[in-house]
Amino acid sequence: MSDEFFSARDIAMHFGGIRAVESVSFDVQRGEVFSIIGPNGAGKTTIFNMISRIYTPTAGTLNFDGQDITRIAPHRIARLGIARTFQNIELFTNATLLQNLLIGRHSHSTAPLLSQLAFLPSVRRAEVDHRKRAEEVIEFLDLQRYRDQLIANLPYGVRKVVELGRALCSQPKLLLLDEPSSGLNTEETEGMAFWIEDIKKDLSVTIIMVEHDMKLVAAVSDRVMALNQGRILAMGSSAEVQGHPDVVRAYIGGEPEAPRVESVAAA
Ligand SMILES: Nc1ncnc2c1ncn2[C@@H]1O[C@H](COP(=O)(O)OP(=O)(O)OP(=O)(O)O)[C@@H](O)[C@H]1O
Repeated sequence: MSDEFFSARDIAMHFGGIRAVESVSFDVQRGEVFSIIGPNGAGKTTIFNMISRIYTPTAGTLNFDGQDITRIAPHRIARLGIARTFQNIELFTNATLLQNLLIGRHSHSTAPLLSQLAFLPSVRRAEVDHRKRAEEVIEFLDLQRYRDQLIANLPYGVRKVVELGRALCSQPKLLLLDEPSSGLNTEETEGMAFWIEDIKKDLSVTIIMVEHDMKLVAAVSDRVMALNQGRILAMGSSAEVQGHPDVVRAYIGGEPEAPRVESVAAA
């Protein structure tokens, strides 16, 4: 079986005259962490929005796990095994952590509405499975002590981990992480690096990450793609990409050494 798990071929996204993404192609192998970096407005979020089918590409194709997903209905994305976190946390603040995970898990439910209403045995079984999965995720992410607390009462750093948990409850094969470090301090960002490593290694989930924090990118990424103005500037290891002259120029509009990274151990 080919290890080409996800591929984007010549994808483009135009909004009127704005060419947000133009002729971008990349492959993601099963089990890797693939990061997308670039200055503001580079087209990173637009690529995520195409993969999660919020946008339909103006041109090009997207393939996932042997299937063309370029034009499939957005609600089928979760069932195919793609989950996403958002830059600005999207949790129900007046519900508990557990309730948020159970809601997240429902995107996976395939039972027709009528049988859900009738609460048939098959649906009951699915409910039991949902709850079991949510409890496993809570344990995996070490969130037990917050299980029954309202999201509104949790620190921001914990909410970011819950957002990760909400995505994991749908048992994704591919996880899209949109700026997992945004709003986190240095220590919390290091914690996030460990969770990403654990998700990759222990759950065998493939990850595509959009991230500005180059320390986090360097710590967890197998490969990195740098974009600017909707086009690919460089692709390779984190060190190769951050040292690429075009990437340096795009970040600081001139010479030496941006984006700078100190090495962070995350394993
Ligand atoms: N729905 C839209 N309508 C019009 N223009 C858009 C739309 N979405 C994105 N754009 C434009 O596309 C370009 C790329 O935006 P995008 O949000 O993908 O960049 P980004 O790399 O994610 O930036 P940031 O790091 O600031 O989040 C920008 O010029 C943006 O203004």
